Amino acid sequence: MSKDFQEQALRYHRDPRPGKLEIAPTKPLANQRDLSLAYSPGVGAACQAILADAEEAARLTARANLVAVVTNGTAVLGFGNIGPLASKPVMEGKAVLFKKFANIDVFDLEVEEGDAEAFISTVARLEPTFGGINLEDIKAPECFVIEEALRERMNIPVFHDDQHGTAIIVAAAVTNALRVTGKAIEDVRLVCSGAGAAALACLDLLVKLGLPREHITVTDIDGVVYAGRDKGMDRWKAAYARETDARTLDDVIDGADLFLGLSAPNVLKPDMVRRMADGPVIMALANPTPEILPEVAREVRSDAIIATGRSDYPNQVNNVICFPYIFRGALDVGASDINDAMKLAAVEAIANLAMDEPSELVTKAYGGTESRFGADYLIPSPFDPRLLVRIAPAVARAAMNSGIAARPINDFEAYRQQLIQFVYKSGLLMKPLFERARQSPRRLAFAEGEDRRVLQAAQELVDEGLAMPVLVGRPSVIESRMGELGLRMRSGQDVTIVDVDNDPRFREYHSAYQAIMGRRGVSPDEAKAAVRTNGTVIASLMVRKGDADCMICGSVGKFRRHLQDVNHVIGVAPGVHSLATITALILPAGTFFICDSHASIEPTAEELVEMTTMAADQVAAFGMTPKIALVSRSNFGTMDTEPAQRMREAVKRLHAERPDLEVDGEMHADAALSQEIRDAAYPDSRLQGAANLFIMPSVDAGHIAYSLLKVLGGGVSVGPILIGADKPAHVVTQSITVRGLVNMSALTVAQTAATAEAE
Ligand SMILES: NC(=O)C1=CN([C@@H]2O[C@H](COP(=O)(O)OP(=O)(O)OC[C@H]3O[C@@H](n4cnc5c(N)ncnc54)[C@H](OP(=O)(O)O)[C@@H]3O)[C@@H](O)[C@H]2O)C=CC1
Ligand SMILES: CC(=O)C(=O)O
Ligand SMILES: [Mg+2]
Repeated sequence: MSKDFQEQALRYHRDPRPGKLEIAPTKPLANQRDLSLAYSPGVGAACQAILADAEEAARLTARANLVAVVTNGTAVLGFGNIGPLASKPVMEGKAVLFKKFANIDVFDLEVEEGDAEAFISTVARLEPTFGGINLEDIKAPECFVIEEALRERMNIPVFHDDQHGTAIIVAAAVTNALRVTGKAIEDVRLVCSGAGAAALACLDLLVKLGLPREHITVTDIDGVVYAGRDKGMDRWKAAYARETDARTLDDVIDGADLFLGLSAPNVLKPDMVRRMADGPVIMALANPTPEILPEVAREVRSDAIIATGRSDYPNQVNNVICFPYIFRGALDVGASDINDAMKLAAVEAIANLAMDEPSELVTKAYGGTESRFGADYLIPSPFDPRLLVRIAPAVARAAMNSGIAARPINDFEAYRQQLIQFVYKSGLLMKPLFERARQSPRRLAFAEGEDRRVLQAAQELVDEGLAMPVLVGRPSVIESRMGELGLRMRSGQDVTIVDVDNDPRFREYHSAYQAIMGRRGVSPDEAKAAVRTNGTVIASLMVRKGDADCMICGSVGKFRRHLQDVNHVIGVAPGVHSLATITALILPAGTFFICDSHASIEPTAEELVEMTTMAADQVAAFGMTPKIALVSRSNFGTMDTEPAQRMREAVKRLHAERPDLEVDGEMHADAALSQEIRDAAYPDSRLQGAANLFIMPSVDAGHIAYSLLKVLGGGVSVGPILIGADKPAHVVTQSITVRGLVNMSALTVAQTAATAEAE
C-alpha cells in the first residue's frame, strides 16, 4: 500500500464523520402521536404480541433482517491477532457490504474474549437480538469449536465467513477453472498452503464436490502436514495429514494441478510454479499480499490460470461474492441454519452465473466482451448486479427443500422482482458503467479544464483508471490549481493539457469551425476567437477530428449555450432530428429516468417518438428494462389540450412503430407509478407495474419534476445525459459535484467504448 493510498484510506474513514455506518429510523417520529406509537404506550402492544407468538418478532421488529458480525480479533485479514478494537474497521466494512449488496442491517460486535467457551456463551446469549450470526476473523482452530457450538446452541444461522464464505467462492472458482482446463475434479492433485480457518473449510467443501482426500497435501507454517507430526497440529488439520516423507511446500509441489493459498505473502516461488502440472490453477488468496503475484507466476507459466483475493487483478476470489447473498436467502425464509445444501446451492449459482451467456441487457450494461467465461473470468465480478438475484433465491429454495425454513417463499418470481428492485434502488446503477470504463479508458476532453471540480474529478478518474483526461485551459492556471488542491496527476503523463493560448492544431480547428459556422452568421474573425476562447467549441472540435474520443462540458456557463455549441460542431446522429436529454434519479424508492428535463423545449409528436426510443436504449444501457409512460395532465383521453394531443399521437405512433417497447400514455404520473391507480382509469394499458422512464410533454414539466424529486426524494441524479448526438458528448449543469462529474465521465467512456466495439 503506497503512503498516499494509506492517507486516502484514513481520510475516507475519518471524514466527514468517523467510521462507515450509522443507525437510521425506518418509521416517522415527527410528532407526539408517532412517539406514542413508537415508544410508550404503543410499543407495549408489540411486546405483548411477541410474548403471545415469538414468530411475531420477525414482523414487528428489525430482528429478521439483522445480522451480528462478531469477532474477537484473533485472525484479522492477514494481520493475525490484532485484537478486537483494531479489527473494528474490518467489521464495519463487512457491515456496509451486507447493507450495500443485500440490504441486510448489521451490528458489528467486537468482543474482548480470547477464551473459546466464554466467547461461545457471550454470542449464544444474543439470539433474541439477531436473525443471523456472521463470525468473522476468528483464528483456527478455536473458530471450528466456536462455530460448531453456536450452530448447535442457536436456532438462527451461524456462519463463519472466513471458512464458508471463502470455501463457497473457492469451490465456484475451482469448478469453473476445471471447466476451462477440461480436468475432472476426481483427477486433480491439490497442494494447499495454509491449514487455518479458510484453508480447511475450502478443502472440506472441495472434498464434498468430489476431490479425493488422498489427492490433497496441506502445508502450514511448519511445512507439510504429515501423519505423526506433533508440532502445531490439531484434529482439524490431522484430517488432512498424509503418509509422506516430504516436509516442505517445495517438496510437494511437483505435478500439482491446483495450488490453493490461504496463508501468507510470497510463499509460492516461481521455481515451484514451473514444476506444477500442465494448465496449473493458482489460487493465491492471502490478503492483502497473495502467496505469489500474478505477474510473477505468469512469467514462468503462460498456461496458468490465476486468481487472487484482490480487486486489482482478474478473478477476484473473495468472500464478498458470497456472504451478503447467502444471508439474504437464509433470512428471507427464516432459515434456522446455513446448511450444506444451501452452501452447495450458492456454489452452483455463482459458478453458473459466470458461465452464463450474459443477457442482452447485461451485455449492453457491461458493453460487450469482457464478461465472457474463460481463464480470466472464472467468477462474476463483485459488482455484478445479478449476484443477489441468482444466489439468494437458490439459497432460499435449498433451505426450504431441506426443511429448515420457518417462512417459506410462495411466489419465487415476485421474490426475484423484489431483489431486482433493490439492486436498482441501491445506487448499483453506475457499477457496470464503471467496470466498462475501467476496462477501456478513453481520451475524455473536459471543456472547462480549469474548473476545480473538473480537476478533482480528473484525479479520481486517473486514480481509478477510468479515463485519460484531456483538460482544455491555460496550463499555468491548471498547474497552480492542481498544486492548491494537492492533486498528484502529472501533466503529459496522467492527463493532457490543451493550451487554449497556444495549440498547433488550432489553425486547422479554426478552418473546420469556420466551415461549419460560415453560413450561421459567424465571421472568420469570430470563428478564430471562438477557437481560442470557447472550451466547448475546442473540445467538440477535438472529438469531431478524432483528437479526443469523447467530451464533457457545461460545469461553467449556461447549459443552452454549451448545448448549442455541441449541436453545431458535433451535431445529431444520422436519422435523428434533435438532441434531447435523459436524467437518472436514484431515489430510496428506486431508480427513475426523466426525459427531457433540459433540452427539448416543446417536442413535437415525432420528436417525442424519437426521444422515447433513444431514452429506452439509454435505460437498457444501465442494464434495466425500460417501462415507459408518456405523462400528462390528461389521463387516457380525459383532456384535449394541445400537449395531451401531442402525447396521445406519440403513443399511437410508438405502438405502431415499436411494438416491442412497453410504453403507454398519455397518463397521470401517479397512474404511471401505480398499477392500481392506472387500472381504475384504464385497465388495458400496455404498461405493467410501475414505470421507470417518464417522457415529459415539455422541458418545463421535465425540469420541475426532476428538481422536485431530487430535493424531496432525497436522491442523487446522474445526468443530464445527452441523447441523439453524433459522437459521445455530454453537457452537465453548473451545479454538478465532483462525484457527479466522475459518474458522467464513467458513463461517457463506457458509452464510447461500447460504440467503438459495435462499429
Ligand atoms: N480471499 C478471501 O476471500 C479470503 C482470504 N483469506 C486470507 O487467508 C489467510 C488466512 O486466513 P485465515 O484462514 O482466516 O487465518 P488462520 O489464522 O486461521 O490461518 C492461517 C494459516 O496460514 C498458515 N500460515 C501462516 N504463515 C504461513 C507461512 N509463512 N507459510 C505457510 N503457512 C502459513 C498458518 O499456519 P499455522 O497453522 O501453522 O499457524 C495457518 O494455517 C489470510 O491472509 C486471509 O486474509 C481469508 C479468508 C477469505
Ligand atoms: C476477505 C476476508 O474475510 C479476509 O481476508 O479475512
Ligand atoms: Mg475475514
